[in-house]
Amino acid sequence: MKLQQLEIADVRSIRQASVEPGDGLNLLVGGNGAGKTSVLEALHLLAYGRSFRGRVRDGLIRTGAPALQVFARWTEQDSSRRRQVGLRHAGNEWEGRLDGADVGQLSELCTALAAVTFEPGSHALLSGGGEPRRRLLDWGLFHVEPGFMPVWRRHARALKQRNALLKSGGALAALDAWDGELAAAGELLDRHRRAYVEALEPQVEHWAKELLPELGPAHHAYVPGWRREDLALADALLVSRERDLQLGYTTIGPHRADLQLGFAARPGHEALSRGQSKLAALALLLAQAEDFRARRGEWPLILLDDLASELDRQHRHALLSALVASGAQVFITGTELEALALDPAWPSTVFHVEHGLCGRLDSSSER
Ligand SMILES: Nc1ncnc2c1ncn2[C@@H]1O[C@H](COP(=O)(O)OP(=O)(O)OP(=O)(O)O)[C@@H](O)[C@H]1O
Repeated sequence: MKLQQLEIADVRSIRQASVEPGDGLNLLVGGNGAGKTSVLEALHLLAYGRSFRGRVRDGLIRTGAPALQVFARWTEQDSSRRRQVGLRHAGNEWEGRLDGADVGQLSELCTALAAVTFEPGSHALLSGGGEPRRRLLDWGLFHVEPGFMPVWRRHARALKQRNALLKSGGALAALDAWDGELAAAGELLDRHRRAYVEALEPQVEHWAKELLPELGPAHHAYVPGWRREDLALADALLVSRERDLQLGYTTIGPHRADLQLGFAARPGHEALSRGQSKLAALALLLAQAEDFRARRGEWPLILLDDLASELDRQHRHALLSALVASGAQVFITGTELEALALDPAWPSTVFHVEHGLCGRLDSSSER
């Protein structure tokens, strides 16, 4: 996926910006508060329908503007098909266009443009609760498994209905029916996720070795959210029904699933440092990006926010040389170009960001 044009209007301090990215590394450089992260946020919004810094209505729209607008254009690598997406978001309502036609659901835009984002909050992928890891798995499946979204929706609906019944102390017959539906959808969801985690194994090993060789071989495993080795989900739901009725929500199942990542040199519960957690999170994200490339024939966009303050020089160099070799299109923010310690041979385009304006400085061939 190689973005050729990005237009941003009224995102945080950006009144209007037009960016024509280069094919390799795109470096967004500028002082603190200049608006660099906002450019990545705008791209992330097109790819995920939300920001990585909170809800759209909590500050993403420039103060005083009625709505933000983002537009992106690119050419698909395998088919040479030209694609474009546009989004106007007013906080509570939005309008989206995909290839010139209106879309009814934000997820239609997100299917078209894929991006993997590494930002200061990404360490939560390793150090926080299971939700970001489930989201990571589901994002990958959403893009590489056409049949996944209906299963995900079916499961989410059944869980919502069962929880509503549990909360209201609902009729047992109705609970039986929703247990059946939740178990059927949950088993399917579990199967998709398990197969996906298994398929990711070589990529996780590869990126962990690339970024964290000092921790030894990486291993990861899918944790299903109930004792699947002992019980089918339908039986597990029945067993936990009494407790679920008391608590008013479903305590077991794929909505409690998790992904565990460990390293040979850190057995047991020895904690990773904060920097190692970030690198491990990055390894997971890039493993997913590489799996996307293997199945879809092109890389998603790689967005790396504030890279110089997230990774030390050695890890940064390892990451960037691997990304340059991969051929992915990468967007990196930083306060100083020198701090990124780029190799002059790497194809790169520099944009200077100032007061919410984004101007192209030069490309590596001109430097
Ligand atoms: N809703 C808003 N309307 C106008 N300006 C905003 C809004 N929200 C944030 N800002 C301003 O936009 C800028 C946000 O910029 P952003 O976080 O993208 O900067 P940055 O270049 O990544 O900075 P840093 O290097 O400090 O991380 C800040 O100056 C902030 O005060």
